[in-house]
Amino acid sequence: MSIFRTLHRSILFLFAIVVIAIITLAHFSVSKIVAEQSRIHQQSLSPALSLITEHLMKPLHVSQTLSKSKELQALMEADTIDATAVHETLQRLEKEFGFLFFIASEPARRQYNSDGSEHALVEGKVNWYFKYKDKPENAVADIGKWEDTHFYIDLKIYDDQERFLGFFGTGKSLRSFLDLFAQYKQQYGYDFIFVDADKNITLSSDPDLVAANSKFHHLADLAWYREAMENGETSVNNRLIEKDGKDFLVAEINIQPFDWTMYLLSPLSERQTALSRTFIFSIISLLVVIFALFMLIYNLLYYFKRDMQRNVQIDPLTKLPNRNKVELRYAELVDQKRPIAVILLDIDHFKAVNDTHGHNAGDHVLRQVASMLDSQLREEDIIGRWGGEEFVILLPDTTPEQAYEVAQKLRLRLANMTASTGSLALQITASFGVSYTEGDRPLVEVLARADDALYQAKRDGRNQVRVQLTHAA
Ligand SMILES: Nc1nc2c(ncn2[C@@H]2O[C@H](COP(=O)(O)OP(=O)(O)OP(=O)(O)O)[C@@H](O)[C@H]2O)c(=O)[nH]1
Repeated sequence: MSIFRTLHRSILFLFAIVVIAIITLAHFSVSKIVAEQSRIHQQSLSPALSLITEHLMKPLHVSQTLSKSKELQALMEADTIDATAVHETLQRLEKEFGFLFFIASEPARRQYNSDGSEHALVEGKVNWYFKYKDKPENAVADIGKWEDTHFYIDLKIYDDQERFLGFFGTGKSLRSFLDLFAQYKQQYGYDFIFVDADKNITLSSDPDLVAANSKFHHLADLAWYREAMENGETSVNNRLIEKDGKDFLVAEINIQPFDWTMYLLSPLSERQTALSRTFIFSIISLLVVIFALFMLIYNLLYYFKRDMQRNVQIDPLTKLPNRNKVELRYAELVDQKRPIAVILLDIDHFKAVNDTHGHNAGDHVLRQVASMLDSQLREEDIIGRWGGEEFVILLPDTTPEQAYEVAQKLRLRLANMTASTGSLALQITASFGVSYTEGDRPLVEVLARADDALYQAKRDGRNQVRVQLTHAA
């Protein structure tokens, strides 16, 4: 297989690796962004859900459990309510569970609170009691007590004969919710709005929307809600809305036991920041990997090319520099303005070696000649295969006389060397032509002189050294 085909294949292979790496990374980046989007969504919902669980459902469940206790039933069933016992029980429960508790007794028409206060349940004055008393629901959530607005959970209590005994429940100051919402808003940036079944705003992180003095705000009072519901929509869940010049994503969560709905408004800018952070991180990782791969490929190609060039400049049979390499080395010496002696040598009657012993034996001999010649030269000398059974030697900083001596030495070594065909020993000789330049002549010109000298040596009977000088102009 040719070197170029190998190179071509390697480039294709590396290109395929890069493409696969980019596709894989792009896939992971997209997955990461989607995962991040889900995480942000989850993150926005989970605090809201824990808020509902901790501050609405827990009081409801605690009250529901307590409302079924024998102790409470006994207190509310009594013909005459024992106010002291009722207060003591409520106070104990408040201490134990951390909520305000109350009993609103139907027989006594009085409300007893765990803070020790009590008041009469008078129609026209205590509206909630008479409003819910006649409703079919057994559990309601309500906002009341206007001087210090509270969120209440009211549970109807009946005796064994299904006689209505009054309400038991728990209350929480709205102020404590506002503090809680403020904390959530600061931590997560979200706005909360709770509405009852009639879409009256019962709780909100916006203090201006919280009911005050029995006046509720309605969800439809809010421009963003009106706009979102304009085209006969029934829900604003997952809708993008604009409020105070900012974009928000709305989540709508139904709170079943109270028939309330919570609207969670999460600011898009925070989501965008978090998402773009993930996106930028993914893009940077992608670029780093692509850059690293690019550098890897670049270096691989660089070394491959260098290696290839080295191979291209080496004669495969003798492992000596080829013509190309010799020419390059000659040009370098000329650039350095060094005088150069050139020896061209040609093995005598080499055709006969091939013809008698075969081409392989000829190759074998060529390798031995190359190796012997190479071993006889200095480090800075350059020997190359010029073609066939012809070798060229560049001797930098060498006079023609010295070059002649070198050629003679090599000639004698060759003549005295016993070459092997692989199976047989044989004697060989070579003819030498020597030439010289001060370092300012093209190689072809110097070689032409050496070639002339070499053919003179051949003509003179072979196994000779002849010199033909090239003088600087
Ligand atoms: N085995 C082998 N033979 C080669 C190679 N390159 C050239 N030759 C042979 O070398 C021989 C050169 O023959 P000629 O140019 O006639 O010269 P010669 O027989 O050496 O005779 P003179 O040079 O006149 O002494 C040819 O037979 C070529 O085939 C090679 O790489 N391997």
